[in-house]
Amino acid sequence: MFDRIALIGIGLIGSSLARVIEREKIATNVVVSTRSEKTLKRAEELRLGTHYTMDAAEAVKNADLVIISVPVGASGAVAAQIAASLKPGAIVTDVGSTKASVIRQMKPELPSNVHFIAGHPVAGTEYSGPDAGFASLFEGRWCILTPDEDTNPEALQKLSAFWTACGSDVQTMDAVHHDQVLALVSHLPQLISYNIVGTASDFETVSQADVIKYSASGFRDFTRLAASDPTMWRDVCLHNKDAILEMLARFSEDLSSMRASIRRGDGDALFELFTKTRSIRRSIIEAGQDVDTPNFGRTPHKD
Ligand SMILES: NC(=O)C1=CN([C@@H]2O[C@H](COP(=O)(O)OP(=O)(O)OC[C@H]3O[C@@H](n4cnc5c(N)ncnc54)[C@H](O)[C@@H]3O)[C@@H](O)[C@H]2O)C=CC1
Ligand SMILES: O=C(O)C(=O)Cc1ccc(O)cc1
Repeated sequence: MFDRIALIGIGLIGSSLARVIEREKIATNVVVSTRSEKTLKRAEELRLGTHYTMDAAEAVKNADLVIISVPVGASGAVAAQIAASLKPGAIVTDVGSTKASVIRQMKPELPSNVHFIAGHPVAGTEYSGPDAGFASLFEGRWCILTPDEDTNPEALQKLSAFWTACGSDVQTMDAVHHDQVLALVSHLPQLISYNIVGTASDFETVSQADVIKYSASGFRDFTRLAASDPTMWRDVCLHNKDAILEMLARFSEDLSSMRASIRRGDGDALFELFTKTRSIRRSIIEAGQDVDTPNFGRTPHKD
């Protein structure tokens, strides 16, 4: 599909891409680049690529596809670093969890003779680094691409075909819309997790031992998300600020209303809310997304 792919950043997402590119024979040459010597050495031990360099500009030379998999706050700096070395006609993309800010940072840095299309595979785990990746990460998961009015249709088609080969279902979306949707379904749950685990750790009358010993599966799910990479999530918060603040405001309002229902002893209001939310979960299951298996969130299975 491609002669040469450059992977800039080789953590969970970059290394999962490296593994699926190898498994599906998507490229002949895979150049791996990262800024830390230790990570690059580990990537080499894991045989994640065919070439390795700490110089991102060197890595992108002659690459047909360049995939930037770094925390979203670093996208602009990486784009500036590679700009002068990109091959004319190359496709440049990213995998960041926020899109409008990444486009704002990267687009002005890149030359007009390359095709830049931002993207986001909606697939991940709480682990990070090159050891954490696996080839099936993107299988049956959405990959959202956010082309704009300047996007070349052929380049978009090629990038879509790449993600399809990685196992994803591709959806195109406006970047601002992406950021609003993801603020609700991904960023807000992540922040609720940080908050609830933080609340539990600050509680004076409940010991840490009790928290661990009696934690029901609901709390354990929050601790999983709260174990995610702090740099990545700090950057998401700083780079999707408006949409996240809006979702947090709505969430706080609804939480206050629930609190008032409990204080007033308004069982009917509580029952009505809990019935409504239960039907939402059931409609997700009916849509083919089985929430009781590790495949939750994956797109419906197609025979
Ligand atoms: N972890 C997840 O579940 C998901 C993450 N993403 C997005 O993918 C991107 C990468 O995330 P992960 O692979 O999970 O992170 P990671 O922490 O596993 O790997 C990050 C990589 O970026 C490099 N890096 C870090 N800071 C850098 C900087 N300032 N300049 C240049 N390189 C730098 C690191 O050396 C490493 O190679 C992020 O933008 C994140 O928002 C998207 C979907 C899921
Ligand atoms: O581990 C989980 O449950 C996730 O939700 C992973 C994840 C994190 C960030 C993204 O932008 C997309 C997916």
